[in-house]
Amino acid sequence: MLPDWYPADRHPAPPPEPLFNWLCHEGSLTQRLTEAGNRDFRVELLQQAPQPAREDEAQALGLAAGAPVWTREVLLHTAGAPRVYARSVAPPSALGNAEVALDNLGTTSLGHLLFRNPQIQRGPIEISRYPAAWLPATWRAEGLWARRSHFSDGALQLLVCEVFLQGWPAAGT
Ligand SMILES: C=C(O[C@@H]1C=C(C(=O)O)C=C[C@H]1O)C(=O)O
Repeated sequence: MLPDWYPADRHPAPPPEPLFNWLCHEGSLTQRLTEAGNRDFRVELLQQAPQPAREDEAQALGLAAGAPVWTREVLLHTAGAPRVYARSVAPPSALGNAEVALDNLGTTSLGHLLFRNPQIQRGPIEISRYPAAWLPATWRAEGLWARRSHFSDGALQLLVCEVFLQGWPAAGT
């Protein structure tokens, strides 16, 4: 099942607040998660390795389905638990000058790299429900909401997808 990725402001039935506000947040999610937590934000690296692009990723990046892409999957923890699963992909030929920095990120947030470089621009945010089967087994749930956007500085072409795990955002965040 391929989710229909919708422009955030035109989803047929937008999710409730505060989730919709988080999905459309144009700043750094790392920064917002840090502020919403108990000074306990951290990145848990699940894997970072070349993988075949999923069909929706290949379509968004203009690649053939299954083309190899640089892939990074993390859990973003704050307020005592994992709150966001994120999967970022890029064509190996489109890592640009960020290649070394990306390969050496480890548990440093990708956001620090993307938001400190004014050359890197973010495209429109799209939102969708996220297929449970695409999530790591521990975090699988039906109907979770996700957002994705494209970061580019011309050479870099990076698709970042963030899935809000059950129970987040908490009310009042
Ligand atoms: C793009 C950002 O970076 C976050 C950090 C990520 C990582 O370290 O892999 C992935 C997705 C983002 O939620 C951000 O902070 O907004």
